Amino acid sequence: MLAERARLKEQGTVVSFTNGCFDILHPGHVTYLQFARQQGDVLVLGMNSDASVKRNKGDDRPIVCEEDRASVVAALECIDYVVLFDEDEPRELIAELLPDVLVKGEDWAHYVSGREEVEAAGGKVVLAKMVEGRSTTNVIGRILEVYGKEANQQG
Ligand SMILES: Nc1ncnc2c1ncn2[C@@H]1O[C@H](COP(=O)(O)OP(=O)(O)OP(=O)(O)O)[C@@H](O)[C@H]1O
Ligand SMILES: O=P(O)(O)O[C@@H]1O[C@H]([C@H](O)CO)[C@@H](O)[C@H](O)[C@@H]1O
Repeated sequence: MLAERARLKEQGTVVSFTNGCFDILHPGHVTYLQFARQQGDVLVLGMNSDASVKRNKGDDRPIVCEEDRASVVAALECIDYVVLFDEDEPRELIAELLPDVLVKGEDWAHYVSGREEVEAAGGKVVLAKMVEGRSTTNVIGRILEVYGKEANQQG
């Protein structure tokens, strides 16, 4: 990816970057990723590894393994590259890639990992609006509501 980054820079391609777990994909993710792609010419997605998701979201997560999460998001037209990272946060990856634009959802307005590195290199941070009521937690909750009830009834 670093060699590709250098090639893109050589070409003057504006590289947008965002990151996340993207466990069970939902419309909020899609809107967000489309927005992130619109901030540049290509979009690099930094995706938390399974071990990183566990440390960030708890031992029961992720529901979907990293290979499957990566292949699902990679199929989105707005995604040009997917890079897995194993650390708790993407700061090291961002410091190496130095995207021109770092996009994060407004839910992270309080702390954008990699902000200092990107801004020091002349890039910018852009916050994406949240799509109301959409989250992986909500999807999991709905599944439990429907199938959890059936499981209890079967005893
Ligand atoms: N409803 C939403 N609208 C816009 N962006 C979103 C929405 N939900 C998540 N995102 C963004 O997608 C990225 C990945 O978030 P994540 O995979 O944690 O989704 P999530 O739905 O919040 O998951 P969970 O419910 O498990 O915390 C983050 O940058 C986050 O800002
Ligand atoms: O999918 P999430 O939990 O919204 O993504 C997290 O974003 C964190 C954010 O970049 C901190 O500024 C990051 O540290 C964490 O590793 C997840 O990617």
